[in-house]
Amino acid sequence: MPILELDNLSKTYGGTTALRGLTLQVEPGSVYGLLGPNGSGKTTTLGIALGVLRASGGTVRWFGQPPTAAGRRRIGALLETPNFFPYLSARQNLQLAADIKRADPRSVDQALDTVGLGTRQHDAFRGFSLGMKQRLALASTLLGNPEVLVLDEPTNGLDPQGIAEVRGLVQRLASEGKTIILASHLLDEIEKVCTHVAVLQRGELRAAGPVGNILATADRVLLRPEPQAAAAVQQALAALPWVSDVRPEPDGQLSAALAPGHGPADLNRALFAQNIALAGLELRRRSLEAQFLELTK
Ligand SMILES: Nc1ncnc2c1ncn2[C@@H]1O[C@H](COP(=O)(O)OP(=O)(O)OP(=O)(O)O)[C@@H](O)[C@H]1O
Repeated sequence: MPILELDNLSKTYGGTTALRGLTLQVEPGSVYGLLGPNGSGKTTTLGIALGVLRASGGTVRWFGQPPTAAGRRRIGALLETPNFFPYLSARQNLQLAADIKRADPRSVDQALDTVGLGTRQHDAFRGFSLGMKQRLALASTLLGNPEVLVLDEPTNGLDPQGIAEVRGLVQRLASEGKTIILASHLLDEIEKVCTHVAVLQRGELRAAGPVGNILATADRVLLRPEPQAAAAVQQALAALPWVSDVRPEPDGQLSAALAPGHGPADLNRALFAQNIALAGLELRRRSLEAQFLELTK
């Protein structure tokens, strides 16, 4: 049974149509990404799913039935940054949040441990880095040990270190069996943490399915042949069935597409087997970005 089913959801705000007939299902254990540029309707979708916004049409089902208060307690959500008290400690802030949610107070310890703030639990919130603040926000979604997490742009505004922390945490929670629904405008983020993706554009679903099916395109590699070997390299590439679309690049370099399942190491080996040593070989994933742009054009 799907965790979440959205059927033909629509939403208009006055004259603005934010969602048009959105249908999707989230299966248990998946990390489901809603991917789309700003304004594509991701926050609206999550808001309707969580019952904080009213749909103009369509239905929401959680755990196989229309939304109920009991079902809602099985979901932890982070739609906007919670207001933590700056002078209270991480632990005190979570205890307050647990009180408000009527979550089991024992889940505070577990949440602190899970997000890696156990050793900093008595420090005041105001001294925390942005990454730690966001991890505390994630901890608050874990109160009551929900089986589903709904996160809107969980890495927004973080520095690279904070982004890595939060992504690592999402992956760990998923590996522990939680179903995670996550909105992001970052292709790279969806690719790194999600198993499934729905691509939204101007409130419409453009594509949905396993990340590998939707976003996987041939990787491109950039090769630098030694000048005297340029022709031999071209010839060798032409003979490899899993190499296509060979193009000249500046400075005597070449780029080529590799079929799925083949990487730069395979290419290196294949050329070396023909006595060709490259002066340079680099993976380029521009094609993925291009595919996303194509989907949302
Ligand atoms: N309260 C509102 N009143 C009027 N229009 C709104 C409101 N909330 C959202 N919209 C409009 O609905 C559309 C979808 O917005 P939404 O916030 O769901 O997109 P999003 O993909 O989450 O983008 P972002 O990442 O920028 O929040 C946009 O055109 C937005 O301007």
